[in-house]
Amino acid sequence: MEIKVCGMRDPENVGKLIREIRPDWMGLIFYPKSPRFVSDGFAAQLADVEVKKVGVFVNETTDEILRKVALFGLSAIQLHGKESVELVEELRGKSDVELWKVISVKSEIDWESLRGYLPFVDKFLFDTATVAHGGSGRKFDWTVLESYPFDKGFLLSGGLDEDSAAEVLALAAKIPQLQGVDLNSKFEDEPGLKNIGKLKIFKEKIRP
Ligand SMILES: O=C(O)c1ccccc1N[C@@H]1O[C@H](COP(=O)(O)O)[C@@H](O)[C@H]1O
Repeated sequence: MEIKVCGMRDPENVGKLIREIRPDWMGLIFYPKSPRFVSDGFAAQLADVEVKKVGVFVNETTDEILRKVALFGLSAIQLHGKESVELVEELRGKSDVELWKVISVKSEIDWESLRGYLPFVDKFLFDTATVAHGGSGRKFDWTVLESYPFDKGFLLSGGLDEDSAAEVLALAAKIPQLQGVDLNSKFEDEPGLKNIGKLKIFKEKIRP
């Protein structure tokens, strides 16, 4: 089970995360309205940080996304808005980093509406629908994923907390395409500042 820790923006906290948790992925939020937003200046602080970085974008232009990929040395692009299949196809043609399309879940999921993304994305990521686009700290009804019809892997997101591990493992036993989890606001002392102790507890439960 892969672990992504999202919304890092404090250099000391990043250092502790890498030393003590060693997540598979570290997420950086490039959505200006988020309390976890990081500006260009943060790139210099991450120069020696050895972890795969994911940039989180909301309805951003391809030029700006590609600029951030180069500046931050991103390994993946997480598209967390209403990005069209056409935009994702354009990005696929211009970049060889991983592309993750976020699907914001209200209740039911229209699986056919995802089909067009399949040739261009490396993963889907399912998160709870919210007006702020992400970081809501709220779970959706995960049972809707039990009818997931594709082979493509996906990450689970939205309000995961220290107590979510058993439920995630039970879901992964039913749905092998569930490759990993995205941990964010429920592991914070304040927006952008992760509680390493809580992350440790979760990691021990999910990878016993
Ligand atoms: O965290 C944010 O502030 C944020 C803002 C805009 C888009 C995405 C954002 N974060 C992503 O939200 C999900 C779920 O987070 P949470 O666990 O519910 O707090 C996660 O994928 C983050 O990458």
